[in-house]
Amino acid sequence: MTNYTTLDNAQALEYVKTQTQLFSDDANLTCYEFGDGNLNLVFRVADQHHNSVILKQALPYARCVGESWPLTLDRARIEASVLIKHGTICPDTTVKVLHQNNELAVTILEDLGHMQILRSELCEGRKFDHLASNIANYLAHTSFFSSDFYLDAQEKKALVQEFTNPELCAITEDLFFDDPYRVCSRNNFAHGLSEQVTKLHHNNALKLAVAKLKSKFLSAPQALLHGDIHTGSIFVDDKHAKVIDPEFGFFGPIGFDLGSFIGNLLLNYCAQNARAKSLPQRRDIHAYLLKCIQTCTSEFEQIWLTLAQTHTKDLSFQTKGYAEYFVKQVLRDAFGFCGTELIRRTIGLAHVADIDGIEDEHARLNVQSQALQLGEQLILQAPHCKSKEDLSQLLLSLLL
Ligand SMILES: Nc1ncnc2c1ncn2[C@@H]1O[C@H](COP(=O)(O)OP(=O)(O)O)[C@@H](O)[C@H]1O
Ligand SMILES: CSC[C@H]1O[C@H](OP(=O)(O)O)[C@H](O)[C@@H]1O
Repeated sequence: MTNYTTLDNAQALEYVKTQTQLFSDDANLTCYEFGDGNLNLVFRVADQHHNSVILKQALPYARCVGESWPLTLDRARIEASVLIKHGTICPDTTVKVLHQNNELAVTILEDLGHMQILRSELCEGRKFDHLASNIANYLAHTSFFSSDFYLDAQEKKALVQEFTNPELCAITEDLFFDDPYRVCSRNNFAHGLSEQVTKLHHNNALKLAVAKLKSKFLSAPQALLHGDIHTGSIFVDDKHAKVIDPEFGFFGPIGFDLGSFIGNLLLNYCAQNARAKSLPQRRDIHAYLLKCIQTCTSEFEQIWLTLAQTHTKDLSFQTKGYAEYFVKQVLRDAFGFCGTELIRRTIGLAHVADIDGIEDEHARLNVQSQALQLGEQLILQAPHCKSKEDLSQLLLSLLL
């Protein structure tokens, strides 16, 4: 931690002014901090002409908990490096890195302030036709081109080392796979859910399925993941989607990212039971979210198989049928991981605004209860699905 110091507004401004050439010398800069995430500081630095950049700085602890939860500054290096790697593969879907300083855990990013955070938009019932395709394309390309299908084995192993992210992975291991399934002080749920949560703690079949997912998360370095792709890590406008915040990035199971994304669409789906202003509006947004999940899943599969057919370098993986076998397992994993996201966002430490923002307590409890049941059934049943059609049928049957 040699030269590290936490920046305030004035220091962030000074840093941009003196350490970068992002603005002209006569620029009249202003700066304010406006981060609302769980972990880091986020500053906006702007000049008198409304040109602006984002300076993100990691704190030596988790912002949402405080200094009692120390956290590695190396996450800033990981985040910037994942953005750069994914940005070379999918420049249109990844926020641009303008400057990186690992010692200060500072990254300067293009300002996406002209776009909106997807979670808030979905909460308002807004829909984006391009979303599912954009994200499917991003997830398929970034995972294929960082996988053993494409990379030489030596090159891949060097990357696995570069992107080793043990502290942030430990958070996911705890929050996704351990805490929700036992009594734990980090868990956070209303008294009204206690009976359901106690049943969940005693459901051995569920815990067994979760153990299998955890094992996959721990020991399947299939591709360089975003690691935390939820609807709060995606900016959208009418035409584009841009991904931010991959500080949990590491080489892990490909289905984890797809599952996290789908899981957040489903959290919104459950929340709409209380949020939508009328029955037709609820039906409309439900239909949209389901379509998004189906499109994202099928386009992900289709793009992956096309890339595998045209770009697989590994001789053994070129064998007829292997790519199909591999992707089927990725989709099964995705729906299982999706179930763990639903459960951990409902009773674990970190919730989502889609559900926590529901004012009526009774309505909120019903939504939470639905999210828990949906998560449980996806975890239990996804491993038995043989195709994406089976997974889609499973989801439909659970949402009826
Ligand atoms: N490139 C960006 N452009 C505009 N706003 C951003 C950008 N990156 C982050 N933000 C804002 O800062 C908030 C927190 O950023 P995020 O990367 O999610 O932080 P954390 O790592 O703490 O979760 C986002 O919800 C968004 O409002
Ligand atoms: C103590 S970290 C909790 C939670 O926060 C992260 O989300 P974000 O940084 O995007 O707000 C991640 O999902 C972690 O699981």
